[in-house]
Amino acid sequence: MVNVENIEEEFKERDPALPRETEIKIENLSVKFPDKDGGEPIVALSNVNLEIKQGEFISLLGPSGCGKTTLLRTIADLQEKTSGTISVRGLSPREIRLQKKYGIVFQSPVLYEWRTVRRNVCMPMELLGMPKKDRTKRVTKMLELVGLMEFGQKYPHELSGGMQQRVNIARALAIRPEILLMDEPFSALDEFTKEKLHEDLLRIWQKTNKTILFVTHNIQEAVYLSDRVVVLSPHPGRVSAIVDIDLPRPRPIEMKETQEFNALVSKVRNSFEGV
Ligand SMILES: Nc1ncnc2c1ncn2[C@@H]1O[C@H](COP(=O)(O)OP(=O)(O)OP(=O)(O)O)[C@@H](O)[C@H]1O
Repeated sequence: MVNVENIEEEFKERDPALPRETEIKIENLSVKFPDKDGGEPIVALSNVNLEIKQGEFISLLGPSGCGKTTLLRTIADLQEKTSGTISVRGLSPREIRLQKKYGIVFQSPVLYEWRTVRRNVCMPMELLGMPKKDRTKRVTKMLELVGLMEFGQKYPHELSGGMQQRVNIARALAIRPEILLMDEPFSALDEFTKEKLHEDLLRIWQKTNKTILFVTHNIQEAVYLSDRVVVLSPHPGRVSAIVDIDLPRPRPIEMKETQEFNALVSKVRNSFEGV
């Protein structure tokens, strides 16, 4: 059950000096899909090994069809694996999903048109049977976090795409997930809105100390946001490189014009195989 008393604790920033626990461990993971025409199965992921630490910001980067979404969905327990293991805090993805430890944000915000912004953010807490007083307090906190305090009584169609995606993020965070899984959340947005949301997401991440797995096919976006970029290559989908992004934080937008940033972008680009 969500404990509203712990809201402040949730927003305590992590001490960077503390060692990080392993959050997600993936070993020899393969996922195959049957071929519709009865041919050889499609190998979406082949022998993926990856260890993610608590509080890390990891991007899964690669071209269309390399298995990014499949990897995210398998971790989220929305897709069956064919072989290998995934352990999340020592438990299975299913156990973690049932414990409501995942917050999921997809590319298009799936908002209820007939519900106000406040009531959209409230929805998962209602489903969990959280008392009204606690829900109200938490919705306010979440809207404050994503900068939408003035828009609580609006309906989704009255908001821009960027604002809708903020509501989506607030809703995903409402039930205090430990791990945020984001599948190309900003790819449909214009560059200006995307840059603003990048800054906001980093601020929220810093403040809430979540582990974030972020799917993208945009190299600059992955480098700007992440601690590490996991490069996936297609046919079959596999990890072809893991690049440490040792740029200091906080990262102002102007960092994208520095030599260090561009060197990392080139390093990531050069690590693709078979594209
Ligand atoms: N439900 C499915 N049934 C059959 N094949 C699938 C299914 N889902 C994914 N695939 C195949 O698995 C491979 C990986 O797909 P996936 O969607 O994970 O890639 P992706 O990197 O996320 O691509 P995109 O960037 O286009 O979303 C592709 O060849 C895709 O066609």
